Amino acid sequence: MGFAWDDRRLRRAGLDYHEFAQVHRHADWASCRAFLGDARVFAFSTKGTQFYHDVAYQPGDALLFGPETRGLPADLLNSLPATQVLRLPMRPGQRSLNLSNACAVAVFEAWRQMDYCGGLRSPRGTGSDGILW
Ligand SMILES: C[S@@+](CC[C@H](N)C(=O)[O-])C[C@H]1O[C@@H](n2cnc3c(N)ncnc32)[C@H](O)[C@@H]1O
Repeated sequence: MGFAWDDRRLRRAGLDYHEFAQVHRHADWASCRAFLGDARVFAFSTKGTQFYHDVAYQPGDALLFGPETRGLPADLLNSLPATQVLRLPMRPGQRSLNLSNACAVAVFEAWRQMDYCGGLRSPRGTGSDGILW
């Protein structure tokens, strides 16, 4: 994960949102990949050659991010098709976003493409339950 995995720190990072997340911890990438089954894996890396917003995301896709200090290892990146190693645009001279910002940008793009499935409708929405499906 790239950060300390103890109850106190995990609780603080999740604040009031723990009940909405399912967290699975794997011993290594191989066991995580096996757990994901047939899911397409998109790795986010400054070394990616494809922009993240040019991908058509599908339900079940997995988005993979590297640790704050060193990013994802080269052997893992090389094991994926180049079309599944994605880059977020950066301004000239700036290396990378921090991990939480990179995750937020990527997840919101995938969610946007799914019409914010499961999210609240806009204030102009007319749904009776206020939920998009
Ligand atoms: C602080 S960055 C790691 C920086 C590391 N020195 C590198 O070059 O990959 C933490 C993680 O956020 C994601 N990330 C940050 N900026 C990114 C970008 N411009 N394109 C793709 N992924 C990015 C990647 O998953 C990265 O491993």
